[in-house]
Amino acid sequence: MSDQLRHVSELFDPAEWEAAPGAEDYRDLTAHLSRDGRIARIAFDRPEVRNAFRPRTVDELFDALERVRVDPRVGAVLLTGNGPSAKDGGWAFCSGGDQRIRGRDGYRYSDDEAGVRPGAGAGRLHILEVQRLIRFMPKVVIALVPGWAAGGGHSLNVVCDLSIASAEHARFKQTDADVGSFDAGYGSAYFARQIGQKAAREVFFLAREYSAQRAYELGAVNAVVPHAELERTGIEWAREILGKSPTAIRMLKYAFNAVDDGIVGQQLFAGEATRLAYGTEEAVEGRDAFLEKRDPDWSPFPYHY
Ligand SMILES: CC(C)(COP(=O)(O)OP(=O)(O)OC[C@H]1O[C@@H](n2cnc3c(N)ncnc32)[C@H](O)[C@@H]1OP(=O)(O)O)[C@@H](O)C(=O)NCCC(=O)NCCSC(=O)c1cc(O)c2ccccc2c1O
Repeated sequence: MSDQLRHVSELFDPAEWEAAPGAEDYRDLTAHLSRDGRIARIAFDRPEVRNAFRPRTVDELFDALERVRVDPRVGAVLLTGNGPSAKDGGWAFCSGGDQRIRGRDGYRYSDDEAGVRPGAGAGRLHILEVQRLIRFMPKVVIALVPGWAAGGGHSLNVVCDLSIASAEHARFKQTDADVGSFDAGYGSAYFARQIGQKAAREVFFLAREYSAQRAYELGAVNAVVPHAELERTGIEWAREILGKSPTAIRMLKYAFNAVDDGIVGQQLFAGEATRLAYGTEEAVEGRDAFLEKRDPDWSPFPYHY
């Protein structure tokens, strides 16, 4: 049995998964594909620090998500946290940036890494790049929250398309203002779009802990399920989504995004509209006329209304 299958998480079912390509190089994550290659499971794997991320974690997460983004077989992604912590039995989705390595210019690579990775001498805030990757990926990303979602981990839950929380262990807390940080993009402004201005301001300004049930009532998660059923439920939801038209899902995700994402949102939606247009006889006529050095004949194509 490979390292990626031996011990992953108490909730992980090895019968469902095989190691994803590239996963053997990850230290801070595990990454798997379902045996039919249609679902990805990507999990933070630093349970002893409540799955806090350091720059290396973020690099690995970006790599794992990018591989999934360009894999035409994958239609749904489960993002979760492995656990529990061997230290104290605590569960976490993700507790945000690792505060031990936060510098004055962002989160710092270790000295060893800084010596060998290009550009790694500077502090990083590139979890924001991961947020955009999740947001712009033409596939559904489901957060499975088995424990704490705090700080930047809270924001990752916000940016995922759907969220399912463990009834027993999921806890939410937006600690940014406690530690002198602020995710002023999706983590807060989009969160307010999700759950409403008053509630979002309360979550940030008071930074109180709230339960899975309260998250459900606020609209910050879609479902609360028994802890033992969290991953099973995530797989069921993913399978249901895989039963839908990939084009419809992609267009819907970009339609939901567009209203909050400005011209980038419009660009993504419009790019997919262009792809659909390329499939028409009308667009084929435009291309062929150019290649054949003649005027296009648009006469067969009506002005639809
Ligand atoms: C998450 C908690 C509420 C859990 O509390 P609990 O009591 O269950 O557990 P402990 O506190 O005892 O934690 C166990 C163990 O883990 C260590 N740990 C937990 N979280 C972190 C962390 N984020 N960094 C480092 N270490 C962590 C903890 O020290 C314990 O270790 P021991 O050695 O003592 O056993 C609670 O842990 C908690 O509040 N954690 C901190 C949450 C937090 O403030 N996160 C950072 C927010 S800022 C952020 O994430 C962020 C990152 C970015 O990259 C950004 C980029 C751009 C804009 C904004 C960004 C941003 O806001």
